[in-house]
Amino acid sequence: MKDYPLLKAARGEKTDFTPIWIMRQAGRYSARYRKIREQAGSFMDLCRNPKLAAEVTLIPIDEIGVDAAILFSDILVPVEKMGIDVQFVEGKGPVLNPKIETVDDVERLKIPEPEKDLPYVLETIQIIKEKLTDRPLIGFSGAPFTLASYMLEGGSSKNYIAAKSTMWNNPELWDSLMSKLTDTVIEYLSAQIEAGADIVQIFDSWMGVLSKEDYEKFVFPYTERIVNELKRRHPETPIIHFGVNSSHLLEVNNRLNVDVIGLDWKTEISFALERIDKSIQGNLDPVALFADERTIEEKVRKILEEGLKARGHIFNLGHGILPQTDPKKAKFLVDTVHRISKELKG
Ligand SMILES: Cc1c2[nH]c(c1CCC(=O)O)Cc1[nH]c(c(CCC(=O)O)c1C)Cc1[nH]c(c(CCC(=O)O)c1C)Cc1[nH]c(c(C)c1CCC(=O)O)C2
Repeated sequence: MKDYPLLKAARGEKTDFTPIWIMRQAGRYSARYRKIREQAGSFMDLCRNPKLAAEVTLIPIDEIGVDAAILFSDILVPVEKMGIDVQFVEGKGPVLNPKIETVDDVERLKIPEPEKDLPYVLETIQIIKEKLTDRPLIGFSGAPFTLASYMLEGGSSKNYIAAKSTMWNNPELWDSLMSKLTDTVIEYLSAQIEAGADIVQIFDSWMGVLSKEDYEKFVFPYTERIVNELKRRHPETPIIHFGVNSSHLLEVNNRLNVDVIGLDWKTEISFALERIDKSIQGNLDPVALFADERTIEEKVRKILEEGLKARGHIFNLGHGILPQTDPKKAKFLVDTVHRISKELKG
């Protein structure tokens, strides 16, 4: 088994320092990213270009010194291969066409075969793995609920009216869509692991919009099936589960056979540790990177001290790094996490 600190922390083994990576670490805050993104054409073109996607994946290793790379792609990349057009519209986010409205629409959706339909993702992983020899690579997928919400709403949403009403009013449509997404995610993450991903993160970013009761009934069983099947096929590969605004779901998600639970910045670590016994990931407010260095240091120290009480701790922001962030502050964060955690553990 590989002993990179980030994998050890995921498994709950002792490390000399707290490993850190940052959600959206290869994103628009980096000038190098913006330049390559311009060369590539659209954002989806960049996701489909293994050479450039691999190059972008490795930027934050070099630029800010994080302890893992995360595959450069998007949760909507496999959705496109299910048969739905996905465009990223400036200032609006993703736009999906056509929306899913009927059982027939779901019938028409394909379960992508990664080797055949998403070869560029697997090729990107292979290129990264040739170059990245001293740190792990994180693979990822959206979870069925978050993907279903984009497919039913046709894009980002504020109130999730289409997603929730389908869930309540049309159980047949809901189950067929969620089941197809579940199979899609299992095959997609398995293929990423087989291509070389050392650990995977399941993004159920928007699960927190559901009540505990609805989450348990309409969403949890599908995610549980994904996790159990991945653990059956790839028992050595740690799994991280993450969503924002979901502290009311911690007890439920603790029943998943995952290794790590990601926390957003509003969830106090002590609150989480009363409810879960997994390793934790998080959870600095992304906006804290706009504070002065002394404030960042104070916040980091507090999170690291609390994190020592967890089975294992991977430092991260509580959600993605914002495009306006100064890359120097991101580097300062990584250095500060390394320095203070060594001091606390030393
Ligand atoms: C919900 C979600 C999406 N995508 C993703 C999620 C789950 C994480 C979360 O909760 O934020 C996941 C994602 N998206 C991206 C990654 C790459 C890896 C990483 O660096 O973390 C990952 C892991 C790149 C990206 N995904 C996107 C960008 C920006 C695209 C650009 O270059 O213009 C990047 C770097 C686009 C994206 N992709 C998505 C949205 C809503 C947007 C638009 C956001 C915006 O325009 O501000 C869907």
